Amino acid sequence: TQSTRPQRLLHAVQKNATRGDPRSVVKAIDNFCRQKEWAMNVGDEKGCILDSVVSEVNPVTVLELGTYCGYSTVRIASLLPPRAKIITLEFNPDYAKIARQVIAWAGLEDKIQVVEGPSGEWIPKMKEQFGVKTFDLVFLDHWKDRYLPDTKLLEDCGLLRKGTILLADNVICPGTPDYLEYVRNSPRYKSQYFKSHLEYTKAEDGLEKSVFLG
Ligand SMILES: COCc1ccccc1-c1cc(O)c2[nH]cnc(=O)c2c1
Ligand SMILES: [Mg+2]
Repeated sequence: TQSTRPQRLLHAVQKNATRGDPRSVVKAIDNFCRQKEWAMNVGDEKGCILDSVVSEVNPVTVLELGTYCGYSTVRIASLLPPRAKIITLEFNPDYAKIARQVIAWAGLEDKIQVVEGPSGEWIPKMKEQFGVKTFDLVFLDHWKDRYLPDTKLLEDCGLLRKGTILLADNVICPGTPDYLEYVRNSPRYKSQYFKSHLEYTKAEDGLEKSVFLG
């Protein structure tokens, strides 16, 4: 039976990356996507912007919306202090299965909790299920039509605090116009655009960094 792209990406990690070395996992995925098959990881160019935001925020509790194969999950977790944790939500069970194996190869299972299911259903359960008070950093990288409703849900569930950073991928390509309009015009956010390129291509894309003002 034919393998899937996420399965081929996982095999590239297991072949080319060193167990327990997160940066070698990130490099192996980027090489696979540049040399073999494009895949929708945040990639190295936007990934460096992600790294700088993570290092600046030094978050203890991170929420990632959209795990895919775990590339950005591993990238973020490799920069976190010892007790810090990431909860990453993935709707697609096949993606979640691959992501768990990529995360295990990187040796980061203790920092990362992969949760399967719709973000709209899981966000209201964060406090009771995972003992989360508020998130220090939210990385939005799931589905463009869910960025705005999930952001409003995070607000309504009291999961954002004064200073929480929202970092959103793909605000240009595929594009999240309603989300951009909201965070750029709402008095409750201070927003900043980081121009970059769609992973592994020359097309424009970028990350939007928004601080929740409370
Ligand atoms: C399935 O579309 C793939 C694609 C095709 C063309 C342009 C962009 C994208 C793209 C790029 C990304 O970084 C993405 N990140 C998260 N969820 C996405 O759906 C997503 C889509
Ligand atoms: Mg993306």
